[in-house]
Amino acid sequence: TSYRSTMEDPWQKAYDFAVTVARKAGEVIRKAGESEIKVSTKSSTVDLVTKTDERVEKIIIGSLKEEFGEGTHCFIGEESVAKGEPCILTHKPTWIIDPVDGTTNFVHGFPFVAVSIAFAVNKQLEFGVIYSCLEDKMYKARNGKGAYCDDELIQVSDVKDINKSIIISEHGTDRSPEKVKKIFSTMQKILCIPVHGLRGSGTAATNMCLVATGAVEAFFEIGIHCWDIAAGAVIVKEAGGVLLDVDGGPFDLMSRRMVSANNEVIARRIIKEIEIFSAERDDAPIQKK
Ligand SMILES: Nc1ncnc2c1ncn2[C@@H]1O[C@H](CO)[C@@H](O)[C@H]1OP(=O)(O)O
Ligand SMILES: [Mg+2]
Repeated sequence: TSYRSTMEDPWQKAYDFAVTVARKAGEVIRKAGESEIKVSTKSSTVDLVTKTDERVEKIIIGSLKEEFGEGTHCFIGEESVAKGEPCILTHKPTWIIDPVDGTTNFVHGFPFVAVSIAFAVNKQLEFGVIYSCLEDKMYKARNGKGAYCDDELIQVSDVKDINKSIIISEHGTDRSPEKVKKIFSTMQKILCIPVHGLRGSGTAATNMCLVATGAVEAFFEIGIHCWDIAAGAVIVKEAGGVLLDVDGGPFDLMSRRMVSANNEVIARRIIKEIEIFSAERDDAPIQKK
């Protein structure tokens, strides 16, 4: 089935609502950061989760269900998937949510924490909203309608020379020596191209906003999940950027691999250096998840 609305602009209301919900969620996170944070771990001792992650996801999904009904819309949320909910993108209208992107930052008081909310219909991303809640910056983009930060149009950098670029990547939560070795080997090769610098904010969502505003030229990572990058994908694309797979093929939201960049020249130059390692797809049949 194909989901279409007869209304002139079917998803405008959903988009506006997502912005309101993201702001509300960010306020909850900001307040929670002021008191003691109790930390638990998920897949490993460095994969952190807090009561705030779970609480904020419940607030977001609860608000969306109340507004749009439970039956017609689907929800993929980081903490719901961690509890065993499916992570499969169908043609139905689907919300893809990371309540607290940058949980490690949140726990440590490192000042980049984002709420990421994306919406897909017929497996196509329709809009994305990222609220960088400690900086109080609202990033948003709708398919075909441009990308904004606090209602100002944003655009990727026009740098085509890799030697004049700043590149972002992260280290992930997997500490197996062979993966860490590949991550650092890739970073070393990129640093020595040479580029102006390597950076990382600790949140994939914020990293993508940094590509979208032109503060950096590219962000790539293997191991991220669909909820880390779904909203950012729309924002980067609408800011004039490109999304590719780490092997140079088309971007696949569920593949846990992504290169986002200001243009294809920069993206393909980075791709030449990336040492790929395996990451199980987000939509792989459920076993341990
Ligand atoms: N296994 C993994 N490998 C790489 N990045 C991951 C990851 N799990 C989560 N991330 C996300 O990547 C960024 C840091 O590497 C964060 O946005 C983090 O999201 P999180 O804070 O919501 O867990
Ligand atoms: Mg995340």
